[in-house]
Amino acid sequence: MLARHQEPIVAIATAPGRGAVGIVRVSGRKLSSLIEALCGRSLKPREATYLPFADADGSPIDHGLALSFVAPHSFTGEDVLELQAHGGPVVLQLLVARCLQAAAEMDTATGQPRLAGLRVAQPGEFSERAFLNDKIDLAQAEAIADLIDASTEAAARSASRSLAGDFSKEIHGLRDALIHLRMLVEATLDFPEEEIDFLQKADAQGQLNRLQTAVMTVLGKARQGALLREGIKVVIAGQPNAGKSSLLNALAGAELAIVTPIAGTTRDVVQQTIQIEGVPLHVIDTAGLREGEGVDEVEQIGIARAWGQIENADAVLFLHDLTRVGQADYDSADAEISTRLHSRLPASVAVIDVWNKADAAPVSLERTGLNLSARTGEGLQALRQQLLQQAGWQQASEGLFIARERHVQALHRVREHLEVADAHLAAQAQNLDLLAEELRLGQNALNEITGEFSADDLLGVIFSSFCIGK
Ligand SMILES: Nc1nc2c(c(=O)[nH]1)N(C=O)[C@@H](CNc1ccc(C(=O)N[C@@H](CCC(=O)O)C(=O)O)cc1)CN2
Ligand SMILES: Nc1nc2c(ncn2[C@@H]2O[C@H](COP(=O)(O)OP(=O)(O)OP(=O)(O)O)[C@@H](O)[C@H]2O)c(=O)[nH]1
Ligand SMILES: [K+]
Repeated sequence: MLARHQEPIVAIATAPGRGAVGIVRVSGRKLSSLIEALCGRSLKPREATYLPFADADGSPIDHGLALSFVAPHSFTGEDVLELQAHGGPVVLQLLVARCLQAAAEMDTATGQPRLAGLRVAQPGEFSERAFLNDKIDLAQAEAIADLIDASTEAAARSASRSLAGDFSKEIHGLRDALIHLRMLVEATLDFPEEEIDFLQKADAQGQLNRLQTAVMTVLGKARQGALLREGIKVVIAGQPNAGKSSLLNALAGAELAIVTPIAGTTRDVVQQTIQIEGVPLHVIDTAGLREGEGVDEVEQIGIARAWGQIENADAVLFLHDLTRVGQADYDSADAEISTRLHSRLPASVAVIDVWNKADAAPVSLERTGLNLSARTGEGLQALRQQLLQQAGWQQASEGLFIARERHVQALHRVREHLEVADAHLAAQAQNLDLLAEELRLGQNALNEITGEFSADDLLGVIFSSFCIGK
């Protein structure tokens, strides 16, 4: 019985649907016998060979290119066979079926199946093999998925840098400095009489502080990278008719939400992802917030949903209608919403006051803050910049790499362990064991990022979110 990670796997590697070319990929320990059956000959490694693909009885499936990689010089680190055929779903399904069938055939030379245990791969399993065979680390494997999922050019280029190992190199740099410090402390533990002298001479304090600074730098970059991947959620809120749908449409450059002069038009949540300088912003238009008579049941539900969205926002655009500002009932309703917004949101979530319909308002009415016109587009650029600032985007010019919230959290933990270590070091002599322990925990947190130290269930969560055949 083979363990799951040792079983040979097959899958369609290309996207579902039709395409000029489609690829079926097999990975396993030793594919020579399978190749013999499928291709009728052996293949020269890493050289495309044009061949007929056919069923066991000779019925044609396609003509295509066969490409073999021999372990360990392949994507997965195992033997890999690619059948590059015409990209139709039926052709590719037939090829997968043919692979499974040929694998089960007896090889007369050995009296064994050609490739015992071949099965269809689960999502992410090829990348998981590459990880398990040390071809890539966990951060690089995640970068493959992020490259495929990238929704902006900046995200794609950053994912490509992480895949190339830029992020991992930063983590390894931190790890090496941490290991050096650990060795120093652990060595000192063996010579208790001289420990303080020893640590002072080696400038342990200086080393630790430089490491802390370096961690903060990487954490800052990882935050930017995570922002590129995840984006932020921006909710547009305000009274009916303030122009929320108009603002969403203006930001998106498309007519997504229904705009009418009738108050209470938007009842359901409309969401659109836009990008500003490559940062994805998930912008959400909500039902106008109001109370009292004339609000029917549907609108009521819409308003409840609006509050639900607001409570999950990273930033709220509180939209005001400049043509109505100054009217007593309008102002009191705005004041009520404002109170409620601030009481429901944590302090970390910004509420940005935006004064809309500047084109129709008397100049004297314009407010300090963001005056804009969703109709003419005036002021939109300033709003975009404010949103980027709110997201924490620091126009990183070069060398950005993609990162995930998981990495940011791990770096936070590294920072915390180093802070405690710093306190122990300052307290000196009696706490050296505790100091050593904090450094060890800090190193574990770093290793989680690259996957050198991680729970099996974490791996399962990460790889199962990949697309099929990856
Ligand atoms: N046709 C095809 N294109 C593809 C892939 C693939 O599997 N098949 N990839 C799959 O995702 C990506 C490329 N990734 C790859 C990574 C490593 C190796 C490889 O053969 N590595 C060997 C040799 C390296 C070398 O020659 O320098 C090795 O690491 O030893 C191949 C593809 C994108 N394009
Ligand atoms: N003059 C002017 N009118 C605007 C502007 N923005 C929106 N409007 C008008 O205001 C009215 C309401 O716009 P919507 O975008 O539907 O407002 P809303 O806040 O989504 O409204 P609800 O769906 O009722 O919550 C429409 O007639 C828009 O054309 C603007 O910048 N200037
Ligand atoms: K609307």
